[in-house]
Amino acid sequence: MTYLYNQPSAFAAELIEGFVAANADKVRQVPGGVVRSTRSQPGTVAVVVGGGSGHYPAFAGLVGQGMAHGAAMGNLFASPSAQQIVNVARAAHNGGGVLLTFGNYAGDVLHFGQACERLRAEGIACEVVTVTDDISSASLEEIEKRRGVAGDLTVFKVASAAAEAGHSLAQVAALARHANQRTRSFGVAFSGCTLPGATQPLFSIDAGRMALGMGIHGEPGISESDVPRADVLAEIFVDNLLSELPAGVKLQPGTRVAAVLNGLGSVKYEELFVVYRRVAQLLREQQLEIVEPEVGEFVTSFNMAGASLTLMWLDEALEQCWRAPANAPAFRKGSVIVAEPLEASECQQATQNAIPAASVASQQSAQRVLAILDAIAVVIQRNAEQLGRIDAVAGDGDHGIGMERGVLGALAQARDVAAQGAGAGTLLCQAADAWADKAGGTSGALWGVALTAIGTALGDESKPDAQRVAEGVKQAKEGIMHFGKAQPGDKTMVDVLVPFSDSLSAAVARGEALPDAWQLAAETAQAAAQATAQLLPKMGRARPLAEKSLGTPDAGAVSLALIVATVAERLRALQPQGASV
Ligand SMILES: Nc1ncnc2c1ncn2[C@@H]1O[C@H](COP(=O)(O)OP(=O)(O)O)[C@@H](O)[C@H]1O
Ligand SMILES: O=C(COP(=O)(O)O)[C@@H](O)CO
Repeated sequence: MTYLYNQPSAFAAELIEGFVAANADKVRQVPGGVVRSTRSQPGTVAVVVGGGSGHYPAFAGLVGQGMAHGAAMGNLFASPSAQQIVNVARAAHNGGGVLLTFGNYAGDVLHFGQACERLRAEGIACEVVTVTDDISSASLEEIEKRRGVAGDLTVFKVASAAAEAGHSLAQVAALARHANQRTRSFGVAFSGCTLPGATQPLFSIDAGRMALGMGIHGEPGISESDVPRADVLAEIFVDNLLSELPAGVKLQPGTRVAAVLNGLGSVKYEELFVVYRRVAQLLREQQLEIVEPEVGEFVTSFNMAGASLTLMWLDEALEQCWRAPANAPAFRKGSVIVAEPLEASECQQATQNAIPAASVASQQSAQRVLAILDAIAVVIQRNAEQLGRIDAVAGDGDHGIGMERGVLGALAQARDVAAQGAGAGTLLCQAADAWADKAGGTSGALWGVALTAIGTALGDESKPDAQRVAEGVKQAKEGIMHFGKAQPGDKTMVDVLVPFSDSLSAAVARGEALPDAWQLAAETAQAAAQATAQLLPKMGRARPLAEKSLGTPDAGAVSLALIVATVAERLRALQPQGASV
């Protein structure tokens, strides 16, 4: 249960305001998140972390001297957008390049990856390091698929200390990867979390039972048991982590290890200390040297009850970074020489994109595209709850609100640029950026890619004909498959997009007018979306809950089918006899 909130939709934005007001000596707000409010050494690497909100102190609480330089902050449990990340990275950049580091989640991977490309295109050197410490989320053979949980803390700390010490971007990235390779976590949960305004927990665990290996958004673990005594839980943690030592680490007297016992949201510090008492005994029984352990909350799962243990196996370089002083709102150690505050004026602002000139025909098309977007917004709002319910069966239940945020952002931007005389291509490209920016998450990134592809194909010159529209949809399909890496059969929106695009191209090639060709393709899409109910998910948040999702269609497939059906209706209404947009 969340007791204190105003509008649930404003929760993520309002918490940033309050967090910054309470920590102004260390952080300041920029579009997309926060950066340090103190001056960093010119020429040093900026470490930019980030992810969804709801995991405090990850990510904003870990920004400050000796820790990260900035944090991109998404909505609750949804990755920030590439635009947010770029804004934060620009503001944090000290001239030495940017390291982007975050937990391994599909939406984060897509948005941070795009942000990295954009920063490089602007001439800012950039590297990406994903954190994959959760040993229960995938086997050793698939170690790259593991989730990032409280290992975020150790990896961010090492990267940040290396940046503070003046290492080059390549060295900082190499140390961060090394820290990740030597960090392992194992967690348990006793109850689900309930997001602001929700009446039900996002997921639940039977009273008196414990989920072993559960993720920080309710992703399933590897097994369940009765809730044990504190000492037994400590033994479960230590046994699991000692059974999977990273390459190059030996369990021998004197081996040095950093230990982090992490509360996942609503377990008391006193309970954590009782558990840590036994964790420390067990590690010492193995004659391991525990270096500067941490007990507290570092990466939470909103108000989920649970805890995790993280071990980072140290060598000299990692130990030096782990022990270095830090002064962030939620993580302090040693004493830093307090840096000078930045002037308010020293903050880079996001720049507005100019509207390129467009032909009259393309401006008229832009008005029709705007009307179509308007209709899509109505349909998505009407179906948001149902899309959320479908997503909650095996995902995190936020598909409806994510799509709603995205389409409303896209519509507002489209209205704005249409009023400034944008052509259809520019209108769609700017709507695409706004969609990705406001929605965040996996589908936000992918809809951004799709609309950009269509907008680029339409351009701002001629009135788009059926061939051009079909080509744009084909490019959207290829773009989504390139970025998301899903194939038909993986139970994603790709299972609708591929038959939809193929059917549209075939009908256009046969000479059908656009409204008719689109209508045929939309019917194919509807059938394909329903058929995803029989598939097992292989991508995204739904993957670990594969069996549970049998019988339910994929949420992203259903929303795509709804959208193309709406476009079909609008095309018929807008142009009873026409053949173009
Ligand atoms: N790799 C991928 N490629 C294409 N579509 C994907 C991929 N991963 C997930 N999806 C789609 O995204 C939908 C989930 O979107 P959403 O709930 O907004 O994202 P998140 O899982 O980040 O919260 C899924 O139902 C699926 O259709
Ligand atoms: O949920 C998060 C990002 O995951 P998505 O892939 O966008 O669902 C976030 O809370 C962790 O950064």
